[in-house]
Amino acid sequence: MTKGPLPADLPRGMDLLHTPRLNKGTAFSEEEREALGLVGLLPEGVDTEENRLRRVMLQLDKKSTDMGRYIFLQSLADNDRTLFYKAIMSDPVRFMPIVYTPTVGEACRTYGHIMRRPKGIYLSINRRGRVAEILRNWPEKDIRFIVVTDGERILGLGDLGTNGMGIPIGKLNLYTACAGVPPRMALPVMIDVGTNNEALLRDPLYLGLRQPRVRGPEYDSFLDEFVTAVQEVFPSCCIQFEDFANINAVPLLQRYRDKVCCFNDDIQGTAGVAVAGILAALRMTGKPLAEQQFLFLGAGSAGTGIASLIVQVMQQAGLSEAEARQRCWLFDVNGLLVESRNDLASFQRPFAHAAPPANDFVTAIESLKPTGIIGVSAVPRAFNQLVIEAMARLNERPIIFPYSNPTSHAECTAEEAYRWSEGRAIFASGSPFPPVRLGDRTLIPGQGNNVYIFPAVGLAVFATEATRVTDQMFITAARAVAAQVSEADLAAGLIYPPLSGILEASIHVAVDVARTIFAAGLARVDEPADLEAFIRSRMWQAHYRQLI
Ligand SMILES: O=C([O-])CC(=O)C(=O)O
Ligand SMILES: [Mg+2]
Repeated sequence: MTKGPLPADLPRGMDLLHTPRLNKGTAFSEEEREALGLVGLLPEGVDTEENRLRRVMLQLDKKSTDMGRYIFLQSLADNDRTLFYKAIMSDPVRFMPIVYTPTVGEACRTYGHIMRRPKGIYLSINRRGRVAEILRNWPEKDIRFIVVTDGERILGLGDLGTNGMGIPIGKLNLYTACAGVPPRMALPVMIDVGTNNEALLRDPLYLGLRQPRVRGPEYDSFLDEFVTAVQEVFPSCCIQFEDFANINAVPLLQRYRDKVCCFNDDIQGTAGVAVAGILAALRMTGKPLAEQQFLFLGAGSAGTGIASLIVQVMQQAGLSEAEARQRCWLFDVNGLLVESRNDLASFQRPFAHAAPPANDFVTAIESLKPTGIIGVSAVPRAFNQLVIEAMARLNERPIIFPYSNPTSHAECTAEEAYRWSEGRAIFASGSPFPPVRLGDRTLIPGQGNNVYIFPAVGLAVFATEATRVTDQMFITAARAVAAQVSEADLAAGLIYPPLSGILEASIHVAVDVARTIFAAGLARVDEPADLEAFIRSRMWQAHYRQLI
């Protein structure tokens, strides 16, 4: 137990048992029970934190599906937040796929069916003009992180309307579980402008606005109102834009990135994790970055975000911008991004090359000879046998990154990538795959998930009270993640640090990112002599506090 000052607003009795941030249930001590009006509201037995964790694990073992475990864990968070975090932090490898992708995707599909208690703020466009007032309804006043979505592109699942609220909740769970960001300072936000998902509009249990999505100037001015209201109500808050459709994600980031503390995780976080994977893969092959050639399947905000970060990292490796761009090629539903195409959005234009059109992915591979292919298309199984075999013909160690989420939308499975490349692929996917047996070898697929990047960047932003989030912070984070991969991991084919040690890995990444923040003059606190000790001192821990 840790001691701290008694909160002035400490509730008593049943109210205390119903306050998840303070509730310890059967772990309240005899003294606390007497002082706080809890006698008789609990059985006589006084539990330890460990005993309560053991009870959680026993109950989880009785659930037969990951959805059942997801619902159980979210209810636990509604009841005893400390125990929820203690549980998921006790075994990130086991619990990450439940509180986050892939299970969170399934949860979002049916969120209106499984919802118990609301968590976070719902901002309906029908309440325009009142956003600041609504944000003030949130009970916490020192909010440092908002993850906000409008539900239009939830993972690779598309428009899930307000059911997408599972994503901001899940991402913020990871900020705390994987980087110790205090949960009290995190706020999930759902912007409800309607949905174009017909099935949801017909579902009697759907909880969002029953109208088609509002677009255009009305949408833009509502988002403006939101960003402005956050500055007013929570002045130290960083806004993470998440799972917006491309048509909004790119302009939103462009509009606000230099004005307020914000970033887009699907653009910048995904880019950071991809660059980390590439840098680690090159440690494995010993080849220079400047000689790599990447072909993307998918040219949305994730694809262009990754490509743009790769271009910046290649420039830091000595290439000119034009040379670096020549090493990043994008391919979407209408084929290769080439200058003659007239269907490209302005954010895609910089990645269109002076080259003949091509609308067959394998042909594009054969002519461009990429060293790596990166899947951000949400098209399941698009990296088929012909694709993987073509990559394996061209490269001793082909880089194959099917990044689309959840697992059902990955461009290929780990098993397929390994089998069709005779075990030579350097593989990482966005959602996890189990180990693969190939002959007498067991290959362990890497998970190139944003969880390696955004919680650590978040911890650094939180500790330094950074005023802006820059691309350089994601490059620093990517380098730091790649540096955490041990020689033994590389020898085993792993290009990301083991998820089991995510908390310590995040701290190391956060220290480097914090250094970048201080160097750029973006911190609002004085630079401490011992940066790591300072970062650690700012972290929240999943332990019960002694309340009296
Ligand atoms: O959540 C993840 O794992 C990656 C991500 O942001 C997405 O796919 O939208
Ligand atoms: Mg996302």
